[in-house]
Amino acid sequence: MVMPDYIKKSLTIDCKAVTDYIIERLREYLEFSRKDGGIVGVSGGIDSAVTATLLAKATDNFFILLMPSSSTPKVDLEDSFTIVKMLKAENKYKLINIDEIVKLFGDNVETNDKLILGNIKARTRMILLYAYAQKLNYLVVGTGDKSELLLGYFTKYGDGGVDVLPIGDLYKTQVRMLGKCLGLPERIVTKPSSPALWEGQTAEGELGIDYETIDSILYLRFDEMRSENEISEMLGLPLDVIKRVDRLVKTSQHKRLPPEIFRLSGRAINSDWRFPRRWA
Ligand SMILES: Nc1ncnc2c1ncn2[C@@H]1O[C@H](COP(=O)(O)OP(=O)(O)OC[C@H]2O[C@@H]([n+]3cccc(C(=O)O)c3)[C@H](O)[C@@H]2O)[C@@H](O)[C@H]1O
Ligand SMILES: Nc1ncnc2c1ncn2[C@@H]1O[C@H](COP(=O)(O)OP(=O)(O)OP(=O)(O)O)[C@@H](O)[C@H]1O
Ligand SMILES: [Mg+2]
Repeated sequence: MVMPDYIKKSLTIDCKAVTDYIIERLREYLEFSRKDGGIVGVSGGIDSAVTATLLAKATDNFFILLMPSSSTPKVDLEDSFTIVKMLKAENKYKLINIDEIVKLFGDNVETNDKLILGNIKARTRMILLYAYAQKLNYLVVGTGDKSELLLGYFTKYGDGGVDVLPIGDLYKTQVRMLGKCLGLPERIVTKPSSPALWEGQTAEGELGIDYETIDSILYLRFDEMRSENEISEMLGLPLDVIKRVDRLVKTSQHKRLPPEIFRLSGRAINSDWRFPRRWA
């Protein structure tokens, strides 16, 4: 589906204002957390390209990990190197092939299941990012966007295991817009999203819905609080499709929250006890 003009208008961003805001918040967050900088995994996809570019604008203290596996398309690694060059990060990156590590995990789990192995890939990357972050006294900067976060389209404690999510309030279609404004290469801006956890995997293929449709539904449902029936009529889509998106958002809530703690005392420690950030 092509996104209707009225939704496109609502989702149009002021690139400069958004860029300035995220840069400011990143700097502020680094200061409050008393960390010297940030580390990010760059895959060749739009989310990590935009996130790395914003991080590099926020601070000179950034580091990039390129962590290809056998299911990483060759163009993705090429595009990752383009980002490294673009950000003048020739001395601030490391290339680590994760196949050996993933194989060891897979052998010990005794599985060939592509989803289980795919999630192991995402979690292996998370472990490497955290190890480097600690070595450098940096934060792990996540790349999740609003569409993926709402749908739960990420690996829990894998690419979802991060310290801060600078583009987490931008829908996928808005991230592409921002990438274009930031002057990222056309091939990265227009590349179909893919976790690349197995060969041939694409986000839209696995989800069964394209991102223009997903973002239209998410916007109407969760920003405008429209009913499923209303959205189905407005977009001319079967009610089933709206319900599927709604279900994905609801069933993935556990991925967006800290783990449930069964309350025995007066207050729940992970929700009621919030310190001002400067104490943390
Ligand atoms: N109600 C509940 N309360 C608490 N925990 C719950 C739960 N239901 C499941 N869980 C836990 O969650 C686990 C399932 O979640 P998870 O391990 O994430 O696995 P799952 O959601 O099955 O798979 C991850 C999905 O994200 C996609 N992905 C992954 C990585 C990157 C990207 C990308 O866009 O780049 C996309 C991937 O293609 C796949 O479709 C269960 O095994 C269980 O441990
Ligand atoms: N080969 C890789 N090397 C380094 N980091 C990776 C690699 N593959 C995935 N990641 C990390 O996992 C994140 C999640 O992947 P995801 O596919 O959602 O993002 P993306 O590739 O940047 O953009 P898109 O969602 O459009 O494909 C990436 O943004 C990146 O931080
Ligand atoms: Mg990707």
